[in-house]
Amino acid sequence: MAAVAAAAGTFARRMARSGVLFPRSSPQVWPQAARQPPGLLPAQRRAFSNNKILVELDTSSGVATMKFKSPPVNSLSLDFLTEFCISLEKLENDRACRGLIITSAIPRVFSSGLDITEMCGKSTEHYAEFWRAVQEMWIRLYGSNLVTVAAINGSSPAGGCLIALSCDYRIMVENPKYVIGLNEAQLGIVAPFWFKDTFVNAVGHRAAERSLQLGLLHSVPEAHRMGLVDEVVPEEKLQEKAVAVMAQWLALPDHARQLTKSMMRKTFRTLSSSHPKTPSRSHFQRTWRC
Ligand SMILES: CCCCCCCCCCC/C=C/C(=O)SCCNC(=O)CCNC(=O)[C@H](O)C(C)(C)COP(=O)(O)OP(=O)(O)OC[C@H]1O[C@@H](n2cnc3c(N)ncnc32)[C@H](O)[C@@H]1OP(=O)(O)O
Repeated sequence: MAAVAAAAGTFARRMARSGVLFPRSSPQVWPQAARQPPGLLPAQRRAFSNNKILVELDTSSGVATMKFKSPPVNSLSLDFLTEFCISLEKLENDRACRGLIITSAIPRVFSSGLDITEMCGKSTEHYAEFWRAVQEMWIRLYGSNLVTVAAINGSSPAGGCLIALSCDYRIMVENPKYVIGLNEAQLGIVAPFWFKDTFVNAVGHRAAERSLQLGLLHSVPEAHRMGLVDEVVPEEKLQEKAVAVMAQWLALPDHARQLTKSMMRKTFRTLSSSHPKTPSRSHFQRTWRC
């Protein structure tokens, strides 16, 4: 328990060093239109970057694009998760930002999911901090007030699929090599209940039951048929489609859309108000045999 508390403190300190407020307990309501401070020349584009993620915000449309750029496969390491939360928080605190498109700058992979090397041969404190960061990523993205669109331009297993599922809309590139799903059972592990719930919310109980028990990674057409992704496009149309979908969602008044989203996703507060028990060191060791 002390280790969990220490890890929570460490993660909070990482976030605090970035200048980001942490944690935010209740959803914020943003103005309906992107606004510029009076008297300033409008800067059309703002960008910030770290070694894992690149973010570009178009202040005229209010749409930011977040690109994962962590070779080789955008695995979700502690550093990646921390940078993700910092970047998302920065955008949420930026009054010019109303929507976020998440995509990958790495060819053929959206995200390979949790970084397996973070779950082997580390201290109890590290596991606790890592697990806390995984939960925080999901809480922040699933509960975000921004319109979130996943532009999935590569394979997206396990934690990568969770990121896509946490968005409001998923568009995937049609490519016979790409797969998406929660394959934890294939790895001999169990997707946590909040992974499972997010999956069920997208595809329904029966499809989720089969897919999760078999740890299936679905082809793009199959993922589309079952509702795991909302739309499928050729690679060269992905950006255009994501922008068009975003425009459709941003045409609504922010407050009505945000409150509706918050109502639909209210169960996430159960996790955000009481982080579930962090898996123990022995649990990780048994699971990954390390
Ligand atoms: C109550 C709670 C109980 C808790 C129990 C503990 C466990 C909790 C965790 C539960 C939830 C888990 C969620 C996860 O996300 S687990 C991770 C699952 N991910 C995968 O299974 C993906 C595996 N990777 C792939 O399928 C392919 O790599 C991919 C399709 C993504 C890309 O294929 P490609 O052919 O392009 O690349 P390679 O396979 O050659 O890989 C390149 C290098 O990248 C390394 N790699 C791949 N995936 C990962 C990863 N997830 N973490 C770290 N590293 C990864 C791979 O080893 C290659 O490295 P080398 O070049 O050094 O060999």
